[in-house]
Amino acid sequence: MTAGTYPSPEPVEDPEALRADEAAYRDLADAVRELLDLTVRTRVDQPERAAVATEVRALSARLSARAQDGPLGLETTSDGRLRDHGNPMVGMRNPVAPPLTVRQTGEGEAAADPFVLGAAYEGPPGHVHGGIIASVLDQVLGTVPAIVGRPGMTAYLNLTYRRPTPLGQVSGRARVAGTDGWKTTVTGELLDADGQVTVEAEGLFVVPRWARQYLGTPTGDAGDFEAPAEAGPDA
Ligand SMILES: CCCCCCCCCCCC(=O)SCCNC(=O)CCNC(=O)[C@H](O)C(C)(C)COP(=O)(O)OP(=O)(O)OC[C@H]1O[C@@H](n2cnc3c(N)ncnc32)[C@H](O)[C@@H]1OP(=O)(O)O
Repeated sequence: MTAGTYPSPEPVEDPEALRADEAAYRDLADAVRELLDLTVRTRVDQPERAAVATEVRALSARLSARAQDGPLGLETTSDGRLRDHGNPMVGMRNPVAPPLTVRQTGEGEAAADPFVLGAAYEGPPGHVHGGIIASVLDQVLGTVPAIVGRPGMTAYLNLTYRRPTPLGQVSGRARVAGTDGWKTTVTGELLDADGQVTVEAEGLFVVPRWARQYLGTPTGDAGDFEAPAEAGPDA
């Protein structure tokens, strides 16, 4: 396993051109997401479905004219940002992503703004699939260690499904519950459209050994690091 960080194959020196380029990727993902939703819900007749399938295959052939062999990894752009555009929860280029927007809401806290989980995410009739909920909460909780400077892999994610989550608008929130060296414990919740907590989560996020040299020596206080060149005590 590597850090999975690559220079973007499409360096853009002009910030406006970069924004336009990204907007076009986002628009394509939005359009395909709409297609996904309607593929689940359509009731058009069989010949029409067959005709649409032929057209969709033709569109895929156009995109394959120039496509990356493997996944996107974590790209660094020419203006110095990190892009995780393939991420299935937040990725700008991924139509599987609802998508979530996770932002910092306070010190050691993050929240996913209200977003919609529709028919493509159904588990129990009319309700959100439990595995999708786990993915959402993994992302929301996993953002917290990153914002306190200790981005980690999920070591465990414990979920308590308190009540079924209706399809439709949901949101999430999370915060640091404890830190211990390279380990950050995070708690969080998924909320339905009425603001009721439907699922509670606790996760442990660990900075992998291979990544510790990039983060410096951890202390007991979140976000408090020595010089980044210094490797951790057991790196
Ligand atoms: C732009 C950025 C975007 C940032 C936003 C990113 C959000 C992304 C959210 C999605 C995140 C994912 O899905 S991540 C993908 C799913 N997760 C994975 O695939 C992880 C697979 N597991 C691993 O790679 C590894 O087991 C690690 C990294 C978790 C730990 O391995 P390691 O690095 O070798 O370290 P190791 O010595 O084993 O463990 C370190 C310490 O953690 C403890 N520890 C390890 N695992 C556990 C565990 N399950 N339960 C309790 N404790 C544990 C150990 O006892 C030890 O404690 P002590 O002795 O030091 O006290």
